Amino acid sequence: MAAENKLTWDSLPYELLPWLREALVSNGYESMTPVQASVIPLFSGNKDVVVQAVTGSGKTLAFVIPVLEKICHFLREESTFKRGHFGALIICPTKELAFQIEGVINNLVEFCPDDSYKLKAQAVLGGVGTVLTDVQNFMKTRAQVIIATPGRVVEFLQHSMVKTSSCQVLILDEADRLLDHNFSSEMSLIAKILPRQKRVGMFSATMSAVIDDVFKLGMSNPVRITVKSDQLSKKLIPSKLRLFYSIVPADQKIGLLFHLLESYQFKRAIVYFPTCVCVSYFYMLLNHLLSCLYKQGNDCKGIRLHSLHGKLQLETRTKTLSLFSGLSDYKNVLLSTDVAARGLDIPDVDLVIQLDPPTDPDVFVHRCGRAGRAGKSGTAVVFLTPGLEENYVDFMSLRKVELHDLGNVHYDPQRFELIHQESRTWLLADRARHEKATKAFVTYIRHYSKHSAASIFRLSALDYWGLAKEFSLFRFPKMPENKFIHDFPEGGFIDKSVTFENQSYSNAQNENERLQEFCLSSKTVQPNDAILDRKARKERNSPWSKNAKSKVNEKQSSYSSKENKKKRLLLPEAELRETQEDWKDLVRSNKRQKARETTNFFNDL
Ligand SMILES: Nc1ncnc2c1ncn2[C@@H]1O[C@H](COP(=O)(O)OP(=O)(O)OP(=O)(O)O)[C@@H](O)[C@H]1O
Repeated sequence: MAAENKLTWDSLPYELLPWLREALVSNGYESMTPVQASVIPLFSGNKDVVVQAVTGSGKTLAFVIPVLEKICHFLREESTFKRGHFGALIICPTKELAFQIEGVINNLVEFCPDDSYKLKAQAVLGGVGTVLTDVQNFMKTRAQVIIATPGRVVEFLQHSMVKTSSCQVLILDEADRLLDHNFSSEMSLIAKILPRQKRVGMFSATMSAVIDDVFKLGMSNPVRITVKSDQLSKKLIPSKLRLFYSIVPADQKIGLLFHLLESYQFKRAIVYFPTCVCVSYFYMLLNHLLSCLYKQGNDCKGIRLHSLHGKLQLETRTKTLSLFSGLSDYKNVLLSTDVAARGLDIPDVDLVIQLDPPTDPDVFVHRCGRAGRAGKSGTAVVFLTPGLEENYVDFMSLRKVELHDLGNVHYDPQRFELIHQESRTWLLADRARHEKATKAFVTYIRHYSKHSAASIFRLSALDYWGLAKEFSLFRFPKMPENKFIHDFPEGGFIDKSVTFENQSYSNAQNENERLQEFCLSSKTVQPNDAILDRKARKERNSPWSKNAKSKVNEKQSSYSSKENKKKRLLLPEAELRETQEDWKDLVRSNKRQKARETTNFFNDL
């Protein structure tokens, strides 16, 4: 943390518990950060607080210190919490963040003298064991501080063995996220379950709409504390974090990404993708490209990729994060969804690259804030495609986030073409890869439709051809958005030289199944011809506008030319089914999405 204007722990208006002071100094926190200096006296002095302070400014300790102090004061008077009772509840949106807060607390409570009281924290997280195991652990450990994600904690608090009446403090870390519509029902329930007499603290780097919600959580006359990086310019971004944008056509994004990763000197970088499938697809593709480029003598030897998203097992996620943040001579690059956008404090992340801006402009601030933390320098770059997306710069400027032009980046266009060629060869080697690319593309389009700044991010203005090249697609999937694609190719085939029937799986079992299915359907397709022919004639004679509305006619729209209809009739059943597969995926993913949105939004990140 910057050394200027040191605010020592002794400058607090009261004396910290001696063991806590020692713990702080031993952990390297020799003085307070501005947010800690502003919050600790008020929150410890029984005021509710709503705190907005830039990313990496030390908000975690600003609530952890008062929480530990309150628990200690209680224990001093009562000597223990009754069985099933706890003293503080800290809620945060992701498991990674919960583990991080638990780590900060554990590092401090180690210094608590054994002969007085044993302080303990317990994480209660969705997707980890069951609520019953959480309760059993809690009864055993008798943890006084619970750190939880919103879904699981409701079940935990409602369990008959868990008593909430001693809870004195409620903390919402990343409060604006916790109070948005995804968690509103859980948060209202929690407010009802917990006792009215408690202190509430809300913390985040962005606090757009939170203030209206404070009363729902039973805050009484809260103090609003805002700590900006520079009080004069009212900057929402840490002072040593440089923000850039680069106007780059979609088909050149991967090339530019490689160029930046090779040419920038960094220790750790995070590259954000919009969806889980995009992360997992580009992780495979980029790893392949890295090895190709390395063989061709390019400067990418020292780059090591990692992938993180909410559909990975928790164990894998934890392992990935520890590999990414551990000691290493490599330039470590984490490809991630927004599961790593908020709160994560990974040492020495000095570069953040966003291939696309996030759907929520507040998340932009959080993503960038993974670099340039605690007074260190950092760089964040966002790619914007030419056209409407260029307006994002002014849009963010109105929100007091200033982006600067990265300027001309000198790269070799031949190299970009080489990257495309390599991607195509890699994709053609396995049918499963193209299927994955297609899924990633579909989820990308779905995600794009969710941008809150709808006037800037319009599906109708997307460069679908460029995007298809970015994803190395040979064929556009069947989607309603195809109506926006100019010169939509017959059957969606972008590259007519690729024969889809000949594209095989590298996995022998999958390939055998495909071939068997193909043979079977080739034999049985004859009797269906008459039916298909009748259907096609009927569809041909009905107006297109009507056709476009129904799912049946969705199938037809990409075969609208006479020639293609013929082609469709000639396709075996398996191939016909495949043309509809993307649509089915889409419907399935929509259903899952709805279900997820009502349960736990963050599992999808
Ligand atoms: N008093 C202090 N002295 C030195 N370093 C500190 C101090 N307080 C916090 N830090 C360090 O600053 C970094 C950022 O802290 P923290 O994660 O709490 O930031 P934050 O404000 O919660 O960020 P975000 O908004 O991204 O969640 C951490 O590495 C932490 O160890």
